[in-house]
Amino acid sequence: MNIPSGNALDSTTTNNAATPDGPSSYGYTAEVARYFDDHPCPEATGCGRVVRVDRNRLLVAAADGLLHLPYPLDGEVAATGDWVWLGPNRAGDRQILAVLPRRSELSRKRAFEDSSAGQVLAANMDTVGVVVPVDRPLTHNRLERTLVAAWDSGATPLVIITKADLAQVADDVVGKVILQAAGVEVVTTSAENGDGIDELMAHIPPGGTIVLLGPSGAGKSTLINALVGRQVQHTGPVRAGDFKGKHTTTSRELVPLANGTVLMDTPGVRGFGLFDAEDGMGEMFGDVEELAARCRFADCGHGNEPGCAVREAIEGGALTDRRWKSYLKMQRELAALARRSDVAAQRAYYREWHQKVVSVGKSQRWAEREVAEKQDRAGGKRRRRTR
Ligand SMILES: Nc1nc2c(ncn2[C@@H]2O[C@H](COP(=O)(O)OP(=O)(O)OP(=O)(O)O)[C@@H](O)[C@H]2O)c(=O)[nH]1
Ligand SMILES: [Zn+2]
Repeated sequence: MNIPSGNALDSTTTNNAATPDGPSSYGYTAEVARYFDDHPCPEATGCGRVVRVDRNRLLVAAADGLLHLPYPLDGEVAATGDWVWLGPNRAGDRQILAVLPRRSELSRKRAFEDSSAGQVLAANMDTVGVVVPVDRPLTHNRLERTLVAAWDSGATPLVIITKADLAQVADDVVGKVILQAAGVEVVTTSAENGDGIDELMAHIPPGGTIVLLGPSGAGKSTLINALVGRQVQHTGPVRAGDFKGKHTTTSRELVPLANGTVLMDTPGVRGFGLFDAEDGMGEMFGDVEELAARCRFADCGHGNEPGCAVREAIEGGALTDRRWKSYLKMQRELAALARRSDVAAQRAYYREWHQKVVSVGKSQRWAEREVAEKQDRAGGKRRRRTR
């Protein structure tokens, strides 16, 4: 049976998937619906998203609410954020029939093992927020390494500066962050006084999923609480399988926000970049660059050219399609950023963020800059996102 996408998430429900705990609260957008259409599962009666992975079971948002379901039968590994097809098993109980291919993933690559054997920590994030606090000096290369890990995941990185209310130490750090961020978008926030929170939300695509990475004490929990507000305490009743009588309370790792954004609060993922992204850009995608260098033509577009080592590697399974796409995405975005980062633009960019940070301080300077900023805004001179 085929599920018409977008309007009927589960044929067992006549209600149009409006359950607060249904997939539509967990990032099920029109785009995701198309993605399900592209990966049909004939036996499926509905779809869902993995909200949390437990030792024995998965918490899944289905059209009729949150369910505890066993792991997929065929041994497929599911991760928080996965999109799944649901349907009855032989006994008639609801079961995960298939896990859709991930469009992005963070995986912990194990030493001495094939990298494909890495443990997937989070799936299908749109934005990876790289959290940088201003209350400590930037560690050499850490930001770059974390950004590369973010690019490698297939999602789009966003640098989130935290604790900008500590203005006396902020200026220096923000300037360095902007330089190290190599043009990746930067937002400056303070959970303390609420500055920059709306702007941060505006950087996440509608219905998009964001995960935060950063060192201990960077302010991730505080930021999450600011984003979630009261909702973080909210936990709904959960049914085990289809046994409607069984109710348990649970915490979630995917947290739906009121505006449709999904926050991924996965403890195992938080410090991720710090342990896994030991290497710089070249190292991280070194294998891909090596492959590209082996193509017969130096200017190979990796399309239909004869002797294309990249295409061969993808077809032979040595290079995953997702990883190749991540690489292309990073190249594309960095190229676009390089185009706009002539010296003048860089200075303006720096000045704007510098001003922002100063403006969240509580000094006389703050008052003056705030006025200047407001005038700028009124003049329509604010930098606009280019995407
Ligand atoms: N001044 C100021 N302090 C903040 C802000 N955000 C967080 N802090 C403080 O920074 C400290 C660490 O914040 P957390 O949110 O616990 O940091 P974390 O990144 O979640 O840390 P881990 O849980 O160890 O990963 C706490 O003492 C917070 O009160 C902020 O916007 N301004
Ligand atoms: Zn090629």
